[in-house]
Amino acid sequence: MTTAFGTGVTGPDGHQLDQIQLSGVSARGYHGVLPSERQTGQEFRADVVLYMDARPAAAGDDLARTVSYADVAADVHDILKGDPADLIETVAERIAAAVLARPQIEAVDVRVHKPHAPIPVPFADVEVAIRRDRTRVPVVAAPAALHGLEPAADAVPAELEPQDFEPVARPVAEEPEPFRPEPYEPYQPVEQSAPVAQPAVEEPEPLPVPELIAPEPLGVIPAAWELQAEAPAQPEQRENLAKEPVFQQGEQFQPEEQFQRGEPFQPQEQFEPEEQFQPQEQFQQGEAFQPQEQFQPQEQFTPQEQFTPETAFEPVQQYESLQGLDQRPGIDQRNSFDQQLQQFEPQQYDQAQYDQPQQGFEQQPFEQQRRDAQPNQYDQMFEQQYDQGDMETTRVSAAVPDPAVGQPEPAFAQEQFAQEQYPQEQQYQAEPRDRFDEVPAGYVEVVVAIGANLGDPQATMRSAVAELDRVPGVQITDVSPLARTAAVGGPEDQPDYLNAVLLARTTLSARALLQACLEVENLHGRTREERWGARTLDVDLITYGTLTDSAEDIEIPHPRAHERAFVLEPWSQIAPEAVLPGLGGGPVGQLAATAPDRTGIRWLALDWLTDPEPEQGSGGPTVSNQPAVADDGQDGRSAEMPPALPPSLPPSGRPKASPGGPVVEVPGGGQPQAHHSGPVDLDGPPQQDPYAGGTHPQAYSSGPVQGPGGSVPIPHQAQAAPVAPPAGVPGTGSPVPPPEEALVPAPPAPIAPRAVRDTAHEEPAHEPLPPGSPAPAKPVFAPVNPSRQQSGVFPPMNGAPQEPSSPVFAPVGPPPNGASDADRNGQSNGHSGGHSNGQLNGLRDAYDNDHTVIRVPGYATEQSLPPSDGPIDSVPSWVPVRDERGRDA
Ligand SMILES: Nc1ncnc2c1ncn2[C@@H]1O[C@H](COP(=O)(O)OP(=O)(O)OP(=O)(O)O)[C@@H](O)[C@H]1O
Ligand SMILES: Nc1nc2c(c(=O)[nH]1)N=C(CO)CN2
Repeated sequence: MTTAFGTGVTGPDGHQLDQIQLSGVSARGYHGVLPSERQTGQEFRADVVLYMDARPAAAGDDLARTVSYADVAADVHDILKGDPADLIETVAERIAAAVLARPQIEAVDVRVHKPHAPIPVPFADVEVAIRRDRTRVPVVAAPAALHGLEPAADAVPAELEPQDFEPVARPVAEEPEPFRPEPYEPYQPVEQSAPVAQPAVEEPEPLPVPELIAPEPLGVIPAAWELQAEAPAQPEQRENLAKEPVFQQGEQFQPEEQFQRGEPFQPQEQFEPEEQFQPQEQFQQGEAFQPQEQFQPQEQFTPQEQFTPETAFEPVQQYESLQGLDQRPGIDQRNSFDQQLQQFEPQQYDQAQYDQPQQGFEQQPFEQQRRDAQPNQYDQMFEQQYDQGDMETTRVSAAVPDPAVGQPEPAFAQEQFAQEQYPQEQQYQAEPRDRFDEVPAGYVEVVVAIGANLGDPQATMRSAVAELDRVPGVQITDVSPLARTAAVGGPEDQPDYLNAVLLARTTLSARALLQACLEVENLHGRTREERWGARTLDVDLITYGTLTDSAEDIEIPHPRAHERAFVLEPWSQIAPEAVLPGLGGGPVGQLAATAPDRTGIRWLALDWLTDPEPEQGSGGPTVSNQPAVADDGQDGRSAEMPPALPPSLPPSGRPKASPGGPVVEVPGGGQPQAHHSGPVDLDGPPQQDPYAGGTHPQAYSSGPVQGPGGSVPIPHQAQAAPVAPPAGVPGTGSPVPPPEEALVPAPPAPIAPRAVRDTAHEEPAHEPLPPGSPAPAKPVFAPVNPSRQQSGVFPPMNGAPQEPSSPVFAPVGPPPNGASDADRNGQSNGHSGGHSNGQLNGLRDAYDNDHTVIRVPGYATEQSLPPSDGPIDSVPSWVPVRDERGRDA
């Protein structure tokens, strides 16, 4: 019998019972069979329908005669986030038990959703729905601590642990038949209904009763309904239950018994044990699955063959020609590489091509991966790395001062990098170790996430964008808005992160690309002391085409991308239709909207690449290759890293660089720099190339960003003198031009979006940075993803700023309970705050005044606030979080 969720239940008096419906209770839970699910957790949601007679309570207006839905919600929440279970069935059962512990409740429907279940195809949700009542009682115990009343007499005792479970025995006669299949009628040949006899050959043989002998070494495995007298099913038993037939050795097959037990109908014809069902033999002899024979890698995928002159891309020749180009003075080598790359027909990465198992790396069916339930190699690697107390840093290169905080930037070792990536003799002859080494025939679209919360995160990330784009064979095609996000995982009291996502295309193999990402991390002094610790720069490879695979050193897609709003939200801003492949994947917008850390996203800023170079403070920049050290007793940040963002605060401690308040200098012809939703032209030649005459061999610069206002340079970090690349970082030794010289000095145009001006001059209460602090960068904040906005908010301006035609988001209100930001963080951020603007909450500071900050569509406060007719508020859209780290409080 199937029961539709929420459909009526008849009460003892024959009438339909009343209902209390509770839906969408959610929590981060750790249920699941995969180690990563147990470790990282994910969102679970539950809906509950309580069936009861509401009249007694209503008659007396008496809460005691009903149940408090708040108590039920608390129970559900506790169960969702409580003891991990393998199955959401178990979670649902626990909820049912908790509800039925209340004697007023006659029946309950429970639905448990696991919207980010590790399912390797796009999907919207997975759920289980159960109905339990006083006769069909739950089969697991309710948790010990309930928020409601005393357990009902016939409920499973709350003190039972799940492992003590014995399904509640009830006489079979009392139990409604769960499944009554039609009596099996063997096929009757036509002659029974037709007078004309059919030829004998067409008559079916009488079906013998098969004598199924359980294959060795199966033991006796009780069916679920037999468990009441048995010990609880242990995990391995459950696994066997799922995998193997439930036959006792030597037992004769009794189809009738099966039907009585409600087993799925198994027609006799299916069982021809001698011929068709010999699982042991099949698996032992490997006849059914012999990938070595079936797949001939030379035919399936032969890199050498793919790179024929007819194909779009000829890497070796390409490289040679680049070598020549490289020697010509005045030619931007990286640009020439990528310019030529653009001529090639895109050859999208095709997962299907790789889904053919190839010699050397066997395909493991997803189900088998699940059953193995081994921590994946990536997780194991982490555990190995971080479980060691005296863990060495895993940097492959020597420490490099972080140019983002003012140290000389090492020359990016382009040539040597290219040689390492493209050794001419070996690149295409070497047998790839696995598919991560496969070099694509054309470019593959990839997604890269960057983040930082030490040093000067914004400047570092700007550098990183340019550096990644400079990697031969990598071309950045779009850059997301910059998100300020609460740190997820790792030590408490980390500074907030800045995060962004880059879309790129590459002709590198996945492994080579990841290596390049790690090199860029290393250029910025990345160290690894503890898992998810604060870092100067993190560069993660999120996707590589549609590749889904893992190896010891690499996993694609990034195994935690699907649950990270700090990746998904910026990504969805520039690619709203994007779909994350792989386990737990799906449409990034949807994933972002339900990601557990979504409330940790404070705001998004648009022009973070294009705003002027941060000035360096008189005290000079600081370098920190160490994680934040709580030397001030406040937020765990070293006093010498003022640009790092304190945890859970709106940007603070960043005085206006311009005394004019929110006037934003926008290079590139005076256009306001709305988010460049189109491709980022990081390759194109500067408009005025100071090295055009060949005076500088590496005048590639970080290139301009093509924005609505024209080319805007991505500033590079200033440096006083070229330095040799660090050991382990490939380099040419060539001097790197002073980046500011390589950039087009665009006339600054004082532009401030109307919305900024409306609010920014009001009580710019903030305290100046301590003497010697570097001046902050001044990102221009503008609407997130123009496609999501109502039009006209930040139109291009010629001359006078235009009024926004319509509001985008309502002002952000004060936090609940009047709690100040500092209150919530248990610290003071060193500014007095305090604004008289009624919309504001006293948390604005200079940063706020400088930037228009928008809220993230779909996040908490937007949903709870009505649209406003006013301009965009300049208050950051940080929102109260369940706790400050994006986790459930
Ligand atoms: N897709 C990937 N992106 C980035 N690193 C990866 C990827 N797959 C494997 N790795 C490896 O993971 C290792 C650990 O990476 P890192 O220390 O940056 O982790 P993290 O950023 O702190 O945590 P997380 O992986 O959860 O983002 C790196 O050495 C890298 O080689
Ligand atoms: N907000 C935020 N939290 C994180 C981040 C990050 O980039 N942003 N990266 C991590 C490890 O990659 C761990 N936690």
